[in-house]
Order: sequence, then C-alpha cells, then structure tokens
Amino acid sequence: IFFGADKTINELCFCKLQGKVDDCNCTIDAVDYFNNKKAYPRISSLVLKDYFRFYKVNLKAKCPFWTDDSRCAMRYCNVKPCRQSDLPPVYKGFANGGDVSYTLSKNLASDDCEQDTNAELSFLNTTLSASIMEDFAAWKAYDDAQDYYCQLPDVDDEAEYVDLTLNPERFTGYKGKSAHRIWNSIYMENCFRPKNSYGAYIRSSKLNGMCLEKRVFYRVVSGLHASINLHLCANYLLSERESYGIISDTGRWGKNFKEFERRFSPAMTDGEGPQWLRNLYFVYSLELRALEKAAPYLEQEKYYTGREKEDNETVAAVNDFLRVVKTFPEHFNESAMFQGGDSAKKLKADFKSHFRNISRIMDCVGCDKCKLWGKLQIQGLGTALKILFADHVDFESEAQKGQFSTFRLRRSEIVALFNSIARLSSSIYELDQFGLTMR
Ligand SMILES: Cc1cc2nc3c(=O)[nH]c(=O)nc-3n(C[C@H](O)[C@H](O)[C@H](O)COP(=O)(O)OP(=O)(O)OC[C@H]3O[C@@H](n4cnc5c(N)ncnc54)[C@H](O)[C@@H]3O)c2cc1C
Repeated sequence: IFFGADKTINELCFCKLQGKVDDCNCTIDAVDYFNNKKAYPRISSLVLKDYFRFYKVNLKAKCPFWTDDSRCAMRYCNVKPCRQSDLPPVYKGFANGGDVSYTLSKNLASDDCEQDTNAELSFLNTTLSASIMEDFAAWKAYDDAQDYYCQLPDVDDEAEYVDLTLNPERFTGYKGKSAHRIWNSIYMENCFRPKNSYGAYIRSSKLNGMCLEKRVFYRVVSGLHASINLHLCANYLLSERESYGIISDTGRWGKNFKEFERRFSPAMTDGEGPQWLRNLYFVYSLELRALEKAAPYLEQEKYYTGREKEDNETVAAVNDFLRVVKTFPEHFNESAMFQGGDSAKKLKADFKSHFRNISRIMDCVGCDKCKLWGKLQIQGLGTALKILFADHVDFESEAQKGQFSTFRLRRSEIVALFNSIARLSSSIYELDQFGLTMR
C-alpha cells in the first residue's frame, strides 16, 4: 500500500538483513528465531512486574554541556509559560507527584516557538498511587541495608520513581535541531573516528578500517539509535485528534510504514538504513551476553518489593528468562576486546569515559519522555558494559561462595538492564512484524 507496486520488500531493505551479525558469531536468523519465539514473550511480561516497572531517575538535572538549558537550545527561543486558564483539561488534576509549574515551563511551547517537540505527546505521567509511594520507603530501607558493598551510593536527591508502564516509549514528535544536537553530540563523543572523517555520522563502509573496540562503540550507539527510531515508527500517532489546539494523546496509534521506509530503506538513507538495523542486532547480542555472564549474580538477587508472592513470582520469571538466555548458542565474545598491554588499558579507559559522557548528554534531551527512555537505555547499556568488562569477577565461583564481594549492581542498574534488553527485544520483534505485514 505504502511502497507502491513497483517496489518489493527486498528492494527496501530486508534483503540485506541476513547473514552474520557484524562483529558477532551469531546470524540474524538465529537472533530472530531466539528473540521472537523465546526471549520476547518472557522479557515483555517480566518488565511489567513491580520490581522492573518503577525506575528511579533524575529528569531535572541541568544539561552540563551547553550553557543555555535544553529547552532553549531545543527551540532556539524563549519559552513563554502558558497561563493556568489556557491549560487543556488533560493537564488539570494530575496530583500525586505531578509538578504543574515544572511541566508548564518545560513542555508547553508558545505559538511563536519553533516546535521541536509536542507538549502533550512528550508529557510524562508521574502519577503514582499512595500505596506504592509507601512501598518505596520500604524498598529504600532494604536497598540501604544491601548497599554495604556498594561503591557508588545513590545520593541523587532529585531522583524520583517513574512508572514506566504509564509512559511507553513511542512517537513523541521530538525532532529538529534539539534532537539532532543530541545525536550529533553523541556521535561526536565517539572520538574513535576513522581517519579523515569530519561530520558526526560515520559511514558504515568506513568501519572496517577501525579496530574492534571502536567499531563496538559505534555499533552500540547506532543500534540504540535504530531501536529508538524503530519504536517511534511502530508506535506512531496515525491520526491526530485536535483538542485545544494541540495534538491529543487519544488518537489512533500503530505502525507507520512510510516513516519506517523513510528512516531505514536504502533508497532514503543512502544505503545506510539496513546497516543501522544490523547494529540493533549487535547491541542486542551484546546485552544478551551480559545477562548470560551475570546470570549467577542475577539468580541470587531477591527482587524485593515487600510483597512476598509478587517477589517469588519475579524471581521465578527472572530465572526462567535467564535459563532461556543461556540456551542461545552463539553469544557475543567480549574476551577479544581490550587485549594487549598498556595501549589496551588506555583504550578501555577512553571507552569508559566516552560512554560516561554520553550518559551525561542525556540530561540535555529536550523531551521528558525521550529523556526517560534515553537515560534508562543508556544506563542499561552501561550496566551491560560494566558486567562484560568486569575482568576481576569470577561470577560462577562468587555465586558458589554465596557472596559477591567485589561486584555489586544497584536496583536501578538491574531495572535498567532488563528494561533495555526488553526494548531491544521489542525492536527486533517489531522489525519482524513490519516485515511480515509488508509481505
Ligand atoms: C535520546 C533520544 C531519545 C529519543 N526518543 C524519542 C522517542 O521516544 N520518541 C520520538 O518520537 N522521538 C525520540 N527521539 C527523536 C528521534 O530519535 C529523532 O531524532 C527524530 O525523530 C528526528 O529524526 P530524523 O529523521 O531527523 O533523524 P535522527 O534520528 O534525528 O538522526 C539524525 C541523523 O543520524 C543518522 N542516523 C539515523 N539513524 C542512525 C543510526 N541508527 N545509526 C547511525 N546513524 C543514524 C542519520 O544521518 C540522520 O540524519 C529521541 C531522540 C534522542 C536523542
């Protein structure tokens, strides 16, 4: 319907999505089969459990990189807060943690601003029930007691719990200069660049001239970028219902094939789209391997929420998921990275510091919902890298001793890790749905 009779699916991009996942031993087909039949059904229900559904995050931290805040950088204009009387009903009465003044000044654009985002679509629902608020105190007491081994206590007073199920990752309308500035900065942060490459974006054909570690860095970022953009195509606002002059959240949502074509077909992306999708498979394989490696640690975690029945179910569901993860035949091999003396050590340190900078760039994202999911997925990826490159930890033998003395994951790291693999898993599943529906 959307591509016209003269174009087949193969001409668009799926023909190139076969063979080996770059820099991995596994094939695209093996990942598709494993994910869509085994992993996706499990992880998508697992992340609905209370332990995984509430993510503690600071969305108010100032952007540390550019002097004007993300709001001004985003629209290149001053934002004029609306009057209370201008508010549409949907914004009225969201008590329980919703800070109206913050939402107003941050998200509602005045008419004469360049609209880089849509206020209502990027609106973050911060509603939390009174009973769950009470539970958080018990969670904190429990986590504090566990934090004895923690090297990095969570001292971020501004961090708040957000219910991820109320804020699905989907089309928000965030685009233009602000979004480009973020992606641009992220790719520029990758100082591991091919020789004679000047723009922020690296052409896939140049990657082969780079060493494995640098390629990995690029692929994880590009894979995450592909996943975010795939989700917005899969959960797109198909028909807008106007209310009070802004697009309503209650319109019809679904797959937008044209948008998918624009973002991923070779014709519209100068041949790069399929490579970006391949990088999605790469970052998925990398996070999957992190889960496999950390399984002995994750299997002894209590997944505490204070509700015994729910906690037991969560433990059982995590163990079932990890059991399946271990059956994946050809995991990513991280041991090939950072080999060889002082230069490898320096490369590893650079890798870490560039990645930390990317996580700080997330504070500059000018749309709260995008920031929430961006932060979560970057933290999940960071946790996966922390696991993969924790050379000093023998997960099996520490688990046998019943105590991990040199390694610890905080609750937010575990929540981010599982939710980020759930996002990647969903992207691969959605890709299959796009393919199937288009055939
Ligand atoms: C952290 C973050 C989270 C976001 N979350 C959301 C969201 O939840 N919902 C939403 O609707 N929008 C979200 N966005 C915005 C979205 O990602 C796009 O930036 C926006 O839709 C504009 O798209 P674009 O076509 O201009 O290209 P962009 O996606 O902005 O890409 C800019 C350039 O990067 C290159 N590029 C594109 N994809 C890749 C890739 N996979 N690998 C390598 N290079 C690539 C291309 O040259 C492209 O022109 C988010 C943006 C950021 C930075």
